Amino acid sequence: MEETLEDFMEQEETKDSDEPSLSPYNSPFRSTRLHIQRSNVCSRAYFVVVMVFFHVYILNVIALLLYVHYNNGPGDLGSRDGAAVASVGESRGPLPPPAPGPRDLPVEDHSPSFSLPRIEGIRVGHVQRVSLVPDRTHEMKTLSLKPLLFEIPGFLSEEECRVVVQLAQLKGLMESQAPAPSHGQEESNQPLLSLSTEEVFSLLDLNQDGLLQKQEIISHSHSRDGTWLSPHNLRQILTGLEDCPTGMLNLENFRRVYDVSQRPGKQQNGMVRNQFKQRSKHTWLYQGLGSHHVLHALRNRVISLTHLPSALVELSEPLQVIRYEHGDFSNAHYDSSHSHSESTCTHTRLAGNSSAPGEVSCRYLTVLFYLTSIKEGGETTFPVADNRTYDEQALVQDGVDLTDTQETCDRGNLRLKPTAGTALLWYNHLSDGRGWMGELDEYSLHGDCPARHGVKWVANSWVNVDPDQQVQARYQRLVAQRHQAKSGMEEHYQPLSHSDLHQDL
Ligand SMILES: O=C(O)CCC(=O)C(=O)O
Ligand SMILES: [Fe+2]
Repeated sequence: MEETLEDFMEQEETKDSDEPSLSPYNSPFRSTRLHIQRSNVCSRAYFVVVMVFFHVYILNVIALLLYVHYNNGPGDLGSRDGAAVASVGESRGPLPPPAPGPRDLPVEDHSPSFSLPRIEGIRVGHVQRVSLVPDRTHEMKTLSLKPLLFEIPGFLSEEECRVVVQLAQLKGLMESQAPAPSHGQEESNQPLLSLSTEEVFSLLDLNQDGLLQKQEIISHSHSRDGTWLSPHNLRQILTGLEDCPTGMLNLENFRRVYDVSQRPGKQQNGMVRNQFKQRSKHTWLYQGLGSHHVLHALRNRVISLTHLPSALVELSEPLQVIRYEHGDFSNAHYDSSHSHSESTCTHTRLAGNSSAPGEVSCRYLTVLFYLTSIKEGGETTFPVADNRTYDEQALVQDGVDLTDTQETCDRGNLRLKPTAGTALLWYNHLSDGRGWMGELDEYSLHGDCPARHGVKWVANSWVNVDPDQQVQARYQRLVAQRHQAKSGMEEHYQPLSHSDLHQDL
């Protein structure tokens, strides 16, 4: 039977009245005593309630801490003394199973709410500590915010640099893009494709209004895909356009100007201008299962550094290794492309719009490894890094073309000297504001200055992302299906060759 508080109080009062009073002031104190008794009972109940609340509170705090811990995942950047620390270790064996948490984008699951991780730059000069390999941390310094660019010294050991260079040599290197004439050799000054002047005019005339505006000419010049228009051609055409009273070129004017731009231009020092945008040799190294452990380890390190889902990094292009001999260079360019509805990304074209006429590189970020140090020249230049505004026209005004690294390397805003083992990481795209890849970051324009003393070796690790999240998801599903079909068919597991998916590489 349950005893109510009132019953209890009544009993207490009865007990009190039976007891002889010890005090002469019995009656005046009676009510006070009763009050004390009531208050004792209340205190006990109050204590129980407080304790219950206290425990619930403690449990809530513990639950909250566990939630925060597991949601950040062991590899996420966490703050320590103002420094962010990534703690995913490196494995030399096969890829460890991906850790659970939102970092991972399982091949089957592509919820539209998934966000692409992006490292915070904080401010130029800010240093964060990152854990990429067991037993040591690396420092990652913010070099610019536009583009978001970081430097990580010692990303590779000397031995690792040597191994990558040797693997590239064993594989064999090919000319990059177009064979460039060596110094002193007569340059052909022909576009890579043999196009008539009318065809060039039509290609440049983006809005097809029969007139060339300055903007139309400039917008053709800075993409790797449009390598046929050299800085020299560009400057000549722009000079012709500026001389034209209307500030525009019709086909007739253009014919005259283009003819002039096609003639070999002699520089003041008597050296012929090199119209090619790039001169170097390169090769591709597969980094998946079965590849050399150093290549495999490097890819895992990129996953740790970028916090991107391993599936995304694993399905990206292989490592590109480039060798620059004396005088080799690459003009300023973007590693990725503006997204257009008419073009599909090269890496997802299996899953993309097959009727799209164009195909472009879609590279969310670049991790560039310096494999050798170079005494003179060979710097990577970001001509407009952290400019207050980006003005394409300013790049080619007053006879100065900042995209022409052979001529104007020393004028760029940011120049980085190759040091063996150092890695640079930059984002080629902005965020779309919803956690996915947005517009091309025009400040990511970069090139490399001619190597002056010594041979320069670098490697590019590009992470491919389709600006259309659904297409990226479809692509990854498709790859997973092919992969399953393949492993079902074969007795022994054969890793899906990257060239199955990237026939152009
Ligand atoms: O070699 C460098 O410094 C830059 C290389 C580069 O930008 C590229 O290969 O896309
Ligand atoms: Fe590049």
